[in-house]
Amino acid sequence: DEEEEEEEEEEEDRVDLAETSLLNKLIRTSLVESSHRVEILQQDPSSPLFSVKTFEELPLKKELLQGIYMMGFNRPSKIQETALPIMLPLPCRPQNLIAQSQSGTGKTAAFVLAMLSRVNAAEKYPQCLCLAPTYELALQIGHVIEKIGRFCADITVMYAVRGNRVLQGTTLQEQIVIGTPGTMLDWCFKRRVVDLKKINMFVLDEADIMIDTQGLSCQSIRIQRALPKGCQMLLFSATFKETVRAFATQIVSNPIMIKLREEELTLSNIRQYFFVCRSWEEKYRALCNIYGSITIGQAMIFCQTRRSADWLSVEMSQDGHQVAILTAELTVAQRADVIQRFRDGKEKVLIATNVCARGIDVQQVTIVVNFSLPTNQRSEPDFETYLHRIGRTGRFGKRGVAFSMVESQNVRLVQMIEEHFQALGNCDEQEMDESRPRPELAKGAQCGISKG
Ligand SMILES: Nc1ncnc2c1ncn2[C@@H]1O[C@H](COP(=O)(O)OP(=O)(O)OP(=O)(O)O)[C@@H](O)[C@H]1O
Repeated sequence: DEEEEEEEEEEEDRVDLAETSLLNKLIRTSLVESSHRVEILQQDPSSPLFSVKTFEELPLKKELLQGIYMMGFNRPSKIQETALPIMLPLPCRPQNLIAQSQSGTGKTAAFVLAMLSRVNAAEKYPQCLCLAPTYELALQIGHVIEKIGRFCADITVMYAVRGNRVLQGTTLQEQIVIGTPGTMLDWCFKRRVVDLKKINMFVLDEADIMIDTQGLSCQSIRIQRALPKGCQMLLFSATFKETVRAFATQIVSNPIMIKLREEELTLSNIRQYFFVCRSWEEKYRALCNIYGSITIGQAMIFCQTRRSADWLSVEMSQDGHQVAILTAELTVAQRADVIQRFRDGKEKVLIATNVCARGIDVQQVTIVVNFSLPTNQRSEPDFETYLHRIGRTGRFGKRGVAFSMVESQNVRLVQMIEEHFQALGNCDEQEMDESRPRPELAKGAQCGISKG
């Protein structure tokens, strides 16, 4: 039984990248701030590249400029400044592109503009293909096409996604086809409703998620292989680990590569406090003791499992504390709703499992509580998750505070975390100094503070 329980807990902690991406799209209201410069790598470094500061400098149709302004975009984002001049030139000189930048920096809008610019609206057959890892993500891109392209009356979009049936042998009239690799493959090779020879732009979005999901990358490669030689290939990814790099170079030949490095999180302006406790109950009492203080700002409390998150939320609610809870049990739409309420300040405390530790942008969090320290399967600290959880409180020059509850038998985790981040020079030594006065907040807590 115990084994089963453990398995179940592991299952709960798995992050679904496609869901996280969708959630971010649902809750995002503006561009993600990024302080990093764009790096450009090209085969021939002597060939000139330029970047634009305004949309008017680009060869965009007036209908598209109108669409952009209706979206409320005043100027191109960092990635758009560089990517658009590469993607937009005339079809006789198509340049392949691989672009990496974190989620929310404006990649979708960039390739949507490229597709809408490339199609010949007078011709009624598919000219641009776009692949996304899931049904929902494909629909999201479609919505952006429809919004930015709302003044391009003659351009239409078709969705190659499950449930959308087409008759074998018919030819699609839509100029842009967007879908998931499996259905697209079926439409192109089995039903033959898309003539791949006539495609002149191929966009592959969220390449890192494709690779993470079995089969999608192979299906994408099969489609790409059947495209004509002059077809422009554009590949986008939020991350660029080795597997993504290998996949990208298989799909895209002679690319210009642009990268917007992810903002580096640091712990130097975050105060970290560790509470040593013997049980969940003791952790809970410690939490109640600091509750008044954590609700001065907005706090996120991270639990290792859904079970502990549920337990904590019930306990806190029964004690009259108002908390919201975010776990993988909720649908993406429900999660988006919870996050929105938290953002609007309707709830001050959000209890979350690992599913939302990463990638979700809730900027106003000032206090993070680790109800359990994040650990990996070998029961060592998961440094990266620790950094991501608490690093987000101290962004853009803000000061943050993090409280971590540690079981007595796990005090060594605290030492390991301390050593790890000090070795990286990522942490202000003073913050970890035991001789610092103990925080008022912890007085009366029935647990010790191992580090102040
Ligand atoms: N130039 C711009 N000016 C203002 N807002 C923009 C601009 N470009 C995009 N946005 C907005 O910023 C948000 C993020 O853009 P977008 O979805 O294109 O990012 P992304 O990098 O594709 O993210 P993801 O990797 O999650 O797909 C969206 O709400 C979009 O409407």
